[in-house]
Amino acid sequence: MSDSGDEIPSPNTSLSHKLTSKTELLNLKLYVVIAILLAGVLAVSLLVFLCVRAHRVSRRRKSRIRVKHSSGSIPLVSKEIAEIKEPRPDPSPSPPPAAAAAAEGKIGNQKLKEARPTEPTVDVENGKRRSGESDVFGWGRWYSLRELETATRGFSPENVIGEGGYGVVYRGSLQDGSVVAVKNLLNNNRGQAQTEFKVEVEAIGKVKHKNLVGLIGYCAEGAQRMLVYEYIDNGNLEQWLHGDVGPVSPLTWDIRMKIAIGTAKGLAYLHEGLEPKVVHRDIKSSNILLDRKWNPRVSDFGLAKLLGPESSYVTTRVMGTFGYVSPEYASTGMLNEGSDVYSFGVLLMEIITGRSPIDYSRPAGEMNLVDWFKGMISSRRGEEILDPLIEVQPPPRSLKRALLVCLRCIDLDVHKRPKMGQIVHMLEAEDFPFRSETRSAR
Ligand SMILES: Nc1ncnc2c1ncn2[C@@H]1O[C@H](COP(=O)(O)OP(=O)(O)OP(=O)(O)O)[C@@H](O)[C@H]1O
Repeated sequence: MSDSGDEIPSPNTSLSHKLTSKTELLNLKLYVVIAILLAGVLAVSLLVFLCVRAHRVSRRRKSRIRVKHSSGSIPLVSKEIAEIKEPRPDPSPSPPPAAAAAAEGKIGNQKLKEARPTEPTVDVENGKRRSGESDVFGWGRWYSLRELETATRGFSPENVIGEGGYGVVYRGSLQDGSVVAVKNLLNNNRGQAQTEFKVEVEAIGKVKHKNLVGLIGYCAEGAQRMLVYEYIDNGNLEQWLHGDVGPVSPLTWDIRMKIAIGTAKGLAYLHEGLEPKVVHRDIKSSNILLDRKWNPRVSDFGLAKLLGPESSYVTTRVMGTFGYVSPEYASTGMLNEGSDVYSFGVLLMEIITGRSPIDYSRPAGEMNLVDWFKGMISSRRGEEILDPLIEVQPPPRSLKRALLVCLRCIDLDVHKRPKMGQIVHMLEAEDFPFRSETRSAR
């Protein structure tokens, strides 16, 4: 101990002195500053913890949805179909055929990704939509089985419009008063029907064009798979060409050309306005639906597959209809849009002549429309091939134009066939350059 009387401060006294001494920070005492700092650190840690937790929860939810769809019946993205992108706007003042085709159609402004948040969530176990989930999504809506049952009066036979390779088509009246066509897909080959269903739903739903039948929704409950389309109210082209219409066909030459051009525009959109492009694969007269103003709407994309950037696609089975299928597709299974062009050529022949592509009731040399047609043209009997049910003869130039388009479409060399966009121009052009006319002009 010292005699000076000076007290040596104990460590405790010195610490408490430091803590109570004022700091330069707003003249606050040191313990206050420390308390503020601790509180700050605590608050930040709490915030970080909450963020991490929220992120984890959202990731878990997303992955649950993905699993649901991968094991269930409605995929978010079909494996066979890539995203359909909106066609890029063409800055040039006069758009090329593809851009013109694209301009007439709309891919719903919705890309797949954008459609996801509102995609209906379906309970895989029983196929039912979860209550509270939205039934309206990017390109259409989800219909419950009960809704469609009511619309078609219990799928009654009176509401049957027809039956195709994929199932029965019913006419349905929805509660809002709108009329739809409900395609009830076959269940006897569920694996295949389901695949086709996914393909159709993913691909077709987003494709909108005035000459294509729009898919407006679907139903998937339990084993049921249904597609809901716009209802087109004037039958199909096959019925009007080959049905009993009396001695004079209501399909005048001009109407027939309107149908041919509209169909070509719809197909040009599928081939040239979409990325990846769509090959229809089953172009035929029963797949051309008509409205009351004879506007054509190409239907039945059940066979359509999307192609990647490569130009061709090999399939194991030929899926078109006899008489319309191109020779190279029939023999090799090699598929590209050139096969559709060939089928369109046959369809155009059918429109001009009123004859079916294959007609066993005709004499041997006339059963096959393409062979007969070629023979008639090469023996310069083009005027004789017109459908006798057309009352008023078309202008020779117009007939010649249509015949020439037919011949170019059925060229055996797929690379020499025109593109659908070019066909639209050829059929529409008033001054289509015929060889004879060009020669005489020279
Ligand atoms: N959206 C629709 N509006 C009105 N009628 C339709 C619609 N879709 C199909 N139809 C009609 O339903 C019937 C069956 O059509 P579907 O497309 O199932 O078969 P298809 O074209 O006759 O044969 P395939 O399945 O071999 O192509 C046809 O008469 C067709 O005209």
